[in-house]
Amino acid sequence: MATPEDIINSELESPSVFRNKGILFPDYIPKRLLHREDKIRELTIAFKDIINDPGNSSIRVVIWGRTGTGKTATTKSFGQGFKGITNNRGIKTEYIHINCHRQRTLYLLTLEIANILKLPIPVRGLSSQEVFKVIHDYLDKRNMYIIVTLDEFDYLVNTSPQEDVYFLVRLYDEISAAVKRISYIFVVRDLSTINSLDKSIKDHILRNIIEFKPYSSTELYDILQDRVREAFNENAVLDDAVKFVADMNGFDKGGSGNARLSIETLQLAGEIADREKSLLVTLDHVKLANSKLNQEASVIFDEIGDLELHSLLLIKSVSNLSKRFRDEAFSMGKVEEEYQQICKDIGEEPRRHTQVYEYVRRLKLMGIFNTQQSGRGTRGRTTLISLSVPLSQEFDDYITKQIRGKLNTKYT
Ligand SMILES: Nc1ncnc2c1ncn2[C@@H]1O[C@H](COP(=O)(O)OP(=O)(O)OP(=O)(O)O)[C@@H](O)[C@H]1O
Repeated sequence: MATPEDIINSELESPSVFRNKGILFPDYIPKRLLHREDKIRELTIAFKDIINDPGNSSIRVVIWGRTGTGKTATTKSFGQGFKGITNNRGIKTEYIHINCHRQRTLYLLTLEIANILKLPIPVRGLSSQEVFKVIHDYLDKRNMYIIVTLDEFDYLVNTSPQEDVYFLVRLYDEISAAVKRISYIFVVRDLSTINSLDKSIKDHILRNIIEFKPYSSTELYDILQDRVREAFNENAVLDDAVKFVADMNGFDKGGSGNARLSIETLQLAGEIADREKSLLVTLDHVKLANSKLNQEASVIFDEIGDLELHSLLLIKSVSNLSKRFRDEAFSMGKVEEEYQQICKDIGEEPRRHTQVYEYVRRLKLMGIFNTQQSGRGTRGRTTLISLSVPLSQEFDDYITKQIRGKLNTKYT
């Protein structure tokens, strides 16, 4: 009988389809960004004045597009490339990429900028505005420029006080500076986030807008093949397997156009092949990987098709809140508030509280909502509601489509 050590050794020695799996991980930035060359060009044109006329203006660009369309990868690649080239031309530039979901407040993101610049900031006592001033003085002293990307800017807009967003965006109205050293790239999933801002803020950012469209199947095919060459052994992935993933996800073929999901499917297919001790990743492996990734969602999708309008509106409410706040669970009160707002927007009479509670209970029984009691806080216990499937653009689109369908049949 084999000992655990024997089993471990034999598994460790068994061959793998992967040459370098890390190349498939979500934070890996590939050397080339196929089908985003024009976006890098557009960004260069927008930021050209940092080289041609440094300090004269603070440049602002908004990038928007669905999840997995390469916004993060492209801004990071552009930023690093632009920094290298400007520095070679004798203009000191730093690129700073901030994820607003990770650095959740103006204060935290300001500290992060200081941190990346290796600028010591006293732990206590300074406001965000003061830290910004310290940063600016430091840049002045070194005759330096920074491009700050605020990734997932939607999150900051939806969770921070308007005056914080206002301060960031209208920086040069708030701090006086002869030379403008800070420029921004705002990355959002949804342009309506920016449109929801106060006009005075909006006008400051909406001049340069770059849209990242979801990828088509041929674009995804090229992107995937490029990764396959580096991540897998030569000829380990069959061409029709790659084609299948590209077709499933291509926007033109009804998919979400999401490169991350496509790469994840290939990675899982490779892991399945390894488990089966297969030296090839075949069509069956990608099909299995694809259905595993979609399984949970598809069961729920089926059930949702049968729901009546107000249950759908409640799902939409939780989905909206999850998108806006990136949190998972929301109090009954908050969900009801969002639900009432949606009802108002579409001219529907909202159901009463007891009825809403009943819908929530049923959605929970169907496995669409999870509910739990909050801990005992100052305001007492409340029911927290979350979606039981990971929130995706497809899910949200599907709910919206179902709601539209119900409204159409109701009024025709
Ligand atoms: N054109 C491309 N070429 C190669 N890889 C790409 C390309 N576009 C996206 N990817 C890869 O797909 C994954 C998702 O891309 P990225 O994180 O940049 O998307 P995103 O638009 O920022 O998504 P989110 O809105 O969810 O943050 C990453 O692994 C990235 O390297």
